[in-house]
Amino acid sequence: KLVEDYTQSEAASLAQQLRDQLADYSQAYYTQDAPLVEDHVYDELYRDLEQLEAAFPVIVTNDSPTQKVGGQVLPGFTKVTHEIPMLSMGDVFSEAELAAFDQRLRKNTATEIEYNVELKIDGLAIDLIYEKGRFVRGATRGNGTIGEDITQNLKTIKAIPQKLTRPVSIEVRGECYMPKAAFADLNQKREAEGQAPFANPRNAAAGSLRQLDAKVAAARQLSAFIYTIVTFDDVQATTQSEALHVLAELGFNVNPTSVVCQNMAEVQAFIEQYQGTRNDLAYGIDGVVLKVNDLALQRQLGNTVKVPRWEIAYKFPPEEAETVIREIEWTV
Ligand SMILES: CC(C)(C)c1nc(N2CCN(c3ncccn3)CC2)c2cc(C(N)=O)c(N)nc2n1
Repeated sequence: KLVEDYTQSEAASLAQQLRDQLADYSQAYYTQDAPLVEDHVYDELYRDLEQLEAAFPVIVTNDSPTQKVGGQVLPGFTKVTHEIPMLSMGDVFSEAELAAFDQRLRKNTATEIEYNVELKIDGLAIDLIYEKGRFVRGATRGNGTIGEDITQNLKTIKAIPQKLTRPVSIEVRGECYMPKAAFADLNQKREAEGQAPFANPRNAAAGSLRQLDAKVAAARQLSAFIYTIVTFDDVQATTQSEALHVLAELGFNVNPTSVVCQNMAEVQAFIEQYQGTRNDLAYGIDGVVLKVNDLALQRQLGNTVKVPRWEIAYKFPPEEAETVIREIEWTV
């Protein structure tokens, strides 16, 4: 049938069917790493939806995938206040300091502490608010209390769901990053256009999220991993590792590499394993993050003014060796 042959109500219900199907397909593509359909199938359905919405503008919904790329260029970003501050993170640079961190915590509790250990994604922190399962506001960390509303730019990131698998109201936080391949593409284009290349993927991601024109941000192939639930209005979790499973079930993109370690010996093993393989990852990491896995114990240990007592980042030595090699390649 041609688009013109539909009544408005037929068009509206067909459009919603298409939106649900496209949401399932993109969710599978971005979270389970297992595409359900070929890209061209997704593209054809997307074009059908665009044609229906163009013929019947009244049927467009704000969570339609066609609305992901922002309309007007913003004059600036409005400020937002993080009701629950986005804390920063203590960091250590040696195993000895890491052992001291564990000892300090265990001073308060005799038993060994179970940690959830995660890769430390080298991007920038973002805060996402969902109401009844729909993405309503996204913001930068800013100074931890005041950030910038970058909802329009975050809507263009395919890995950030517009709609969750359950209609829950929840605030989550994660890391927005630019995959290494996207970073290389972008810098090649910038060199070709005589523009200065970005120094590293983190700067490129930050620069992309600061774009007032969402169409520019949309072209930057950004992604994101979500790593924490801030408010648990409608969801339950007693450990950090459980919280990550809940986030994945809700449709968030969660980094697949995190491990529950029963003690520091297991933490060391994880560090050794990932310190060496970071070059193989599709995204930049600058260390690992240890979090006391039990959320009640986290609350008991509390936070200092700026950092949680129950979490530490172990930073890897910078990769300048690789950069030097790249420069040599470059001159050759
Ligand atoms: C929610 C908590 C506080 C436990 C937390 N905070 C994080 N960060 C805080 C400091 N941040 C920050 N950023 C700029 C300036 C100061 N601090 C940047 C994010 C985390 C960052 C990563 C990551 N990068 O992969 C991660 N897997 N888990 C995190 N967890």
